[in-house]
Amino acid sequence: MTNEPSLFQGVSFQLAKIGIILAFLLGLLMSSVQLYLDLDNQREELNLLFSRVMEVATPPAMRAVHTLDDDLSAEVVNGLLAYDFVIGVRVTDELGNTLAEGQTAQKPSQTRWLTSLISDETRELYSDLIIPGYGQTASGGLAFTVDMDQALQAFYERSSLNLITGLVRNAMLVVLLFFAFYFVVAKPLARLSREIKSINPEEPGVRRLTPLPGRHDELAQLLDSSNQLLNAVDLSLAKRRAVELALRKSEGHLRQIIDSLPVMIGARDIEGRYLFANKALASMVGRDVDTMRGQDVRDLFRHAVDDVELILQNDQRVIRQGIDVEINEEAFLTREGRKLYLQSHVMPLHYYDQTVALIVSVDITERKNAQAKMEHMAHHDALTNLPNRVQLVERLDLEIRRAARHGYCGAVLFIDLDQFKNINDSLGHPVGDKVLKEVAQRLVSSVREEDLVARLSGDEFVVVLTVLDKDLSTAALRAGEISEKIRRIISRPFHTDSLDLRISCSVGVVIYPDKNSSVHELLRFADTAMYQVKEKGRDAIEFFNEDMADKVSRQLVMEGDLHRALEGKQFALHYQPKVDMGTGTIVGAEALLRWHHPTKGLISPADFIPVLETSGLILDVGQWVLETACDTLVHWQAQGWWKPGMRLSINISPRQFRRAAFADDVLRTLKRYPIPENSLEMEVTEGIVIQQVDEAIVTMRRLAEQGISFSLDDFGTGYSSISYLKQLPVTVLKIDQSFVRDIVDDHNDRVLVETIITMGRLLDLDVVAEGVELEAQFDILQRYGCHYYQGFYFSPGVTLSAFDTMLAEHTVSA
Ligand SMILES: Nc1nc2c(ncn2[C@@H]2O[C@@H]3COP(=O)(O)O[C@H]4[C@@H](O)[C@H](n5cnc6c(=O)[nH]c(N)nc65)O[C@@H]4COP(=O)(O)O[C@H]3[C@H]2O)c(=O)[nH]1
Repeated sequence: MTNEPSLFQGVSFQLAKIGIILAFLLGLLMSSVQLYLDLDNQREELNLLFSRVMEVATPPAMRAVHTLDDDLSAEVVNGLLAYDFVIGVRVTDELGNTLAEGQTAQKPSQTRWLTSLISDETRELYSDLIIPGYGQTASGGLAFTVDMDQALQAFYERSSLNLITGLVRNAMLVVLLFFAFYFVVAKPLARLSREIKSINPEEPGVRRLTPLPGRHDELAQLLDSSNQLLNAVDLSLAKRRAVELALRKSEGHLRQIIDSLPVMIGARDIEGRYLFANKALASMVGRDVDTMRGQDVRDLFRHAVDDVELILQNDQRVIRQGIDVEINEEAFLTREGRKLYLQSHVMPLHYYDQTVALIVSVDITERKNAQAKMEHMAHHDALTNLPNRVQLVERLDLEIRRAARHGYCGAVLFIDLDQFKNINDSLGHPVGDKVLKEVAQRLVSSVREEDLVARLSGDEFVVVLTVLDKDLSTAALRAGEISEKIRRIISRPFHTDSLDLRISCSVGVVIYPDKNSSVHELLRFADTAMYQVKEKGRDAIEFFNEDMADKVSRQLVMEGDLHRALEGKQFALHYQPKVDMGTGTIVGAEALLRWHHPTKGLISPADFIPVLETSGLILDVGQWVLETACDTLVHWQAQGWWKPGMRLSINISPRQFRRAAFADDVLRTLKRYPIPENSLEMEVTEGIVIQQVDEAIVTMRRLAEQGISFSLDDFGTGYSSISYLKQLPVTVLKIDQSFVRDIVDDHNDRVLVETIITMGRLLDLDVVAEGVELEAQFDILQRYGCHYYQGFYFSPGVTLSAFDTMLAEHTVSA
């Protein structure tokens, strides 16, 4: 910023200076011309003067010459010397002799140097003296010398006066001009400059330049224009501020939005430097938003990603080729050492004067972890963390193919804990779970790492022994040894909080690869072998053999046939009456499934129900049984044979009952059939309810609310305990026919049956005895106070038409 100029720097002084120089030069020029002209005039005037002086002096001089009068001559000389400028005079006769002469000294003068420049210093004048009447011959002569400096004195005086007055005039003019300029231009200009200087450029509209009153000149115009300019600038500044404010606001909003987004947003230039980053991105790399600008991705990500150069290459590709790049997954290590997984979209962005890479990243860690967890859960058993059936099938499939390719044998061990239910029932599920976990650990520790231990369900485990031997019998031998080792390890006592438990296991073994058997076939073979152990009395090892293979293949064939049975209407329901022991009246019936095989004839439910169970077909067939039973009930009521209090029971299999939608499906079906109230009963085995008592109670209660009653089938064969029996909404206990069969001869069975009947009474439950074939059996049961019975003694299960007849007759006789 320049300071205010001093008086000598001011425009007025500058102008005055220029004025003086110009006036001086101009004065000099004008004076020179004037002097020159004056000098010319002066010369002419001097010539004239000298002529006149000569004319005046000539007559006396002639007289003096004529008379040769010396005195007169001297008078003439003296007369001429009286002139200032005459410094020498001489009068001569006709012979040239001096009659008189005189001289004066040159006066001292300061202008002599000047005179010598413009003229001769002295000038000689001479005139012949011719006396009239004496011819033309001169009688003498008059001469005088002029001092030109003296002659020019008047000229000098006049000229110097002119020069001085000219200079004074010019000087005065300059001074006046100086003041005029100062007041008219310089002062207002200085004020203008001061006022302009005092204007705040941020607020140009606050102050205005003071106008010059009464003036309409250029300066006033300049002030006016300046004020107008200030107004315009102020207005445009205000507009700009408003726009900036709006911009800042919208930028702030945008920033807020970008910062509040759960995604990470950032932009990098081609060198990998951050131009901006939102909050999520900054906090991920442990910075704040402001310090992210200018950070190099190499510095930020060096320890966070595997290959930071890859990120740069990607950016460069996006920027140079103008393409979008999707990075589905990239791992990132935070400063705290947390591993994140990001999914990023990199796209080109025109940012000011360059193209940069805009990166939008989503944290997919949770999704990825959830996926991994789900994957783990899908392949692992939640309780023991062992691989589950899904993983077993996948791995076993791989193992079988590998074994076939490399020509070696492995083995599949199907392990089922013996009477594990007892532990669950008597000691509770937490203890049962502990045992299962311990079993899992023992199994894992008793095989090699490359072997596989999986939990199928409940108390079923499978061990795959890989790479046993190239020779089948050696492999079998080794599989037997390992199985034996497992059996022994499992049978070691389990230490729980209060007691030591012992549990045995049944192991079924199958060697693979075997005749191109699939995974499912192999598992089924091992399962079959394991069942063989169970049938023989548990706690042993059994190898799958040809007989078992036959049984399995028969089952497979049956499964195929059963698939077609429902469509082929090969199923039918038979009905076995339930009879009141006291009155002998029919109080209901049990619906029994029959399968009329097109070639093999009638097949026993005992044979095909397990196949329906394992294949899952029981769900469709069970639904068919329910619908057919409902049809029958509607039919009997329509015939008037069905009396209040009578019940038709259907058997419900474990797989049917455990389905989550079981109750819903049943209730939906019942809505379609107008069956008599409280006429339907469901027979469930203890095994069904005992495994998941709480869920079973919920299902049973929902159905009981809709008038369906429940009977516990095969009662006495399981682990019936009064405690859970009290909780279950069961109204009937059915004594298993195996106890009834020997009731006459076997004291133990009699005691058991009597206990069941007493238990039923105490719990206010009806007791039905199954499989009553003989009068003796009937009598004993009647004596013990059993309420109802079923059995060949009264009638086996019969067709619907046969039962119709029975009901009709019964109704008539009643
Ligand atoms: N020795 C002898 N046997 C008698 C006597 N009275 C009845 N039985 C037979 O004993 C079985 C009684 O049925 P369960 O215990 O529920 O046992 C049934 C039941 O568990 C199952 N079952 C039958 N029908 C169905 C069904 O519709 N669904 C389901 N899930 N299972 C069914 O098949 C099992 C066998 O059924 P069935 O072969 O019909 O055999 C029936 C019946 O015919 C008798 O005095 N002496």
